[in-house]
Amino acid sequence: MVALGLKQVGASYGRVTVLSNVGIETLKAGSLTAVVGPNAAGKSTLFKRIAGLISGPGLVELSGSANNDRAICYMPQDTGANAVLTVYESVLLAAKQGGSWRVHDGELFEIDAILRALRIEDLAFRGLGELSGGQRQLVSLAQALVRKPEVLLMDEPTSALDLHRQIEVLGFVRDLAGKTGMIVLVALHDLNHALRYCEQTIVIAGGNMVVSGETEEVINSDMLREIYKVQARIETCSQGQKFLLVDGIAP
Ligand SMILES: Nc1ncnc2c1ncn2[C@@H]1O[C@H](COP(=O)(O)OP(=O)(O)OP(=O)(O)O)[C@@H](O)[C@H]1O
Repeated sequence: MVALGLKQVGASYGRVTVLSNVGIETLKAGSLTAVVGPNAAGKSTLFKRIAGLISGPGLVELSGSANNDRAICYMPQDTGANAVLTVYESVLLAAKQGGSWRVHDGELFEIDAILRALRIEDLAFRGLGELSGGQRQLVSLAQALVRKPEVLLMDEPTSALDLHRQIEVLGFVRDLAGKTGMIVLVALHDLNHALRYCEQTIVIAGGNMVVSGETEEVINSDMLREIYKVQARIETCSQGQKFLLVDGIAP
């Protein structure tokens, strides 16, 4: 089973350091971890650094991987639309990335299954350029999942989705991680999603890791006041689920 650890990980763009000293002991197979923090905190930069898209100090330690070259997949926040391809072609292209160009029946079945699971099979032969923002985000998720990553880095994957789709997608990814052992890190602005779906949470602010640990311990009024400058409370609803309620800007 795969495990991921980070040791004093940092990153710079040119001469400007935007991330330093992020350390996580071990993220276990099948786990979902939220990465939260204010705008420009360094969440996307951390994902790009883990995915090897940018370099920097520290160590990203991946152990137990069956396929190191394709183990980590980064699903970016901006899903730029390549108008030339259809949805199906773009997902097939993602599946073949870094591998042989020969297409097997099994791969086509898998693509069909992913499009069905995300309820976008009707879009298969539409051009990417004709899709809505939410539809593009779902296609981007299909492109990531079809690669069967062992570590999936999802950068605000529900920012363009309606309420129903948000719950559906995060529930689907959580179940998939449980079944396959995939490690998922998900950058989120909606902290209620972190409370509902993620066992662990990492808080980043100003390019530094502020705290990490069990989500219900990490997301609390003090952290929200200090990091987000809001007055907020965590309440337990009648069904036992914790919810974050924001009262306003912190005085
Ligand atoms: N390609 C780049 N070149 C230079 N600076 C960059 C680049 N990408 C990001 N930055 C800077 O790095 C810092 C961290 O950005 P990053 O995108 O990682 O933040 P984030 O936490 O994902 O923010 P958000 O919640 O707004 O998406 C910001 O100050 C940003 O301006």
